Amino acid sequence: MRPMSTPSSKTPLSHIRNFSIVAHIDHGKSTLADRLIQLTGGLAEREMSEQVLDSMDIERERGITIKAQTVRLHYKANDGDTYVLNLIDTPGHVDFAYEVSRSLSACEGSLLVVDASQGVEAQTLANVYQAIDNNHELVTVLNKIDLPAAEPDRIKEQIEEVIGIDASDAVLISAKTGLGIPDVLEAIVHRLPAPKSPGGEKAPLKALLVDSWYDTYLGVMVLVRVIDGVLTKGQTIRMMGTDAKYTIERVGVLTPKMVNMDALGPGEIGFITASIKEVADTRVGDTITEDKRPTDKALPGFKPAQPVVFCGLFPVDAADFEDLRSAMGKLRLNDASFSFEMESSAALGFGFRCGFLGLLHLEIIQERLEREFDLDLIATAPSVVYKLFMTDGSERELHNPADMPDVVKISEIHEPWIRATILTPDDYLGGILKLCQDRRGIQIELTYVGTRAMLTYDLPLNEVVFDFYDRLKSISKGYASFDYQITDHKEGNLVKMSILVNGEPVDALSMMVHRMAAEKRGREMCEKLKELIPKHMFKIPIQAAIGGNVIARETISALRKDVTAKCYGGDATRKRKLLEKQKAGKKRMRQFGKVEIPQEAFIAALKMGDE
Ligand SMILES: Nc1nc2c(ncn2[C@@H]2O[C@H](COP(=O)(O)OP(=O)(O)OP(=O)(O)O)[C@@H](O)[C@H]2O)c(=O)[nH]1
Repeated sequence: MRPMSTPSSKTPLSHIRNFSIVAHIDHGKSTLADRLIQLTGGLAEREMSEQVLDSMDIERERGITIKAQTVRLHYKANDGDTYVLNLIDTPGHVDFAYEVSRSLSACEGSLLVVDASQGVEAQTLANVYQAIDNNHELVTVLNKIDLPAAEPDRIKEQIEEVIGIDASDAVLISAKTGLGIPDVLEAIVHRLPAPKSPGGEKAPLKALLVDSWYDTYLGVMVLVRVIDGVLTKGQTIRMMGTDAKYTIERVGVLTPKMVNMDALGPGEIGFITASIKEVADTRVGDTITEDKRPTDKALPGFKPAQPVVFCGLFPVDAADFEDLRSAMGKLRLNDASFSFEMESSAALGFGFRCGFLGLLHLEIIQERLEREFDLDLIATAPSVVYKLFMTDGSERELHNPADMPDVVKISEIHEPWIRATILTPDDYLGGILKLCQDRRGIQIELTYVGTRAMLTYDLPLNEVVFDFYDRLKSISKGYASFDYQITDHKEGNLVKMSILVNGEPVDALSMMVHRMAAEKRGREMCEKLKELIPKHMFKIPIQAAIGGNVIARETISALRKDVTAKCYGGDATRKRKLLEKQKAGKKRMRQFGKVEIPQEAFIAALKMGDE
């Protein structure tokens, strides 16, 4: 996007409102944001054909918001004054909870959007608590009141009961039809506070680095919230965390189009560019100040987002290795929370060990690599980060079960635990309790919100990363909602389970399991692999082992006839087609010793049922 140039002056604090929208997924956050932009004239009607804030393709396809975006709106209120409203969009998925928190820290208030036909869900709770933790004022907005199933009065009571906030003055809207949107704008102006600036305009510059991303034309763009002082073009700034100096080239706002400005004053949110080479050079949460007249105290900042799930990504065709490296480099330009380093596997050759914020993040990156960069990849089993306490007193992190040191050198293995909140209609409670119990969960609380059960469970992350969410959705026919946060690391009775195919260990299939669950897992894994690995000309034993002990075994019987023999007589085209089909199938196969294992085996084998 090329910026347009519009001169603009600084807005007085009293006429600025900085706010976010917090909601459970699908409750209508993006639709409402689009309506607000539309009503305040941010974009022409024809530009509104698609949801504006969800700008990445995959986000749009999956209908979820990943990267926080911001937009500045001008609103002429009923009191006759014009206000600047800065809306910071927040991601809606648990994997990106960290980004939600930092976006919230740049504003003073939030619209709490709740679907009036669904009511409070797990992410409503998680997100609203984050807003409360950031001292936000809240305006409750009940959306989708056009639906016959909407029950605004009941949902108001539910919000008061569950969240403990006053919902009597909730704004009733339909983001779809546009009903009630002007009331939302009035509520933003009159019920959310103006930003504060302790030092004011004359004080040394103090601004929060909220986010950064890479723009093809302008390079690294940095989203900032000014606390004190003024950010101007040409100013030399210093990032207090990294101590790097830059000269500001451009100051502007997003409407959501880029609009250049001369300056950004206290309370304002906008972007700067300053010949910063990489997104990785900017630290989200850092304090930006003026080099020649610095502020004496930096803002508290945030801890960087830590990857919590790791997996190996390998090119199916070894010749694609360099392309994979360059594609990952490009993705990382805009996603500092995705990490990768080279890895070699005896079975899979050269590839990368990658770190992600969660499973969805993993899937998104894998999908983008395959789709945008046309790469065929093999992904190995996701693993969480284990802490190993060694007998010699040292401590190390284990990101890859294949790197597990000799067990005699380990005194304790600690694994990450999460606290999960699950909301579900009563009917599915039994199945969900069993699922949590089977996954080594510890029940903390069970309460009721009307006919919905609210469950709090502590669970090992290792048991959640594979298919917990899929299982939860299928048990509850899609009605249960789920949110979690990582709490701590706890000691676990964990062992490394190896998988041997035709007598050879396949390092990419090894995994950490709880000893009590090892046998069951091993059996399931062997059964699954038996289904997934095609028959060969010889018998193939599949074994699961801990150390030297085989705990489960299956055998794939030998192929009796050539497949092509099935084709009658000399139908050459048929035969050729079949061979081509086999060849295409082979693209995603890997040779392990004498055995070919299809790509699906690596992930699917780990998605095992709990029946
Ligand atoms: N009937 C009705 N449907 C609505 C309304 N608002 C939004 N929707 C629909 O609800 C679905 C979800 O809306 P979104 O705005 O994408 O939800 P979201 O909360 O932004 O979702 P994420 O971006 O994934 O967090 C879409 O199919 C919308 O068309 C409304 O007022 N009435």
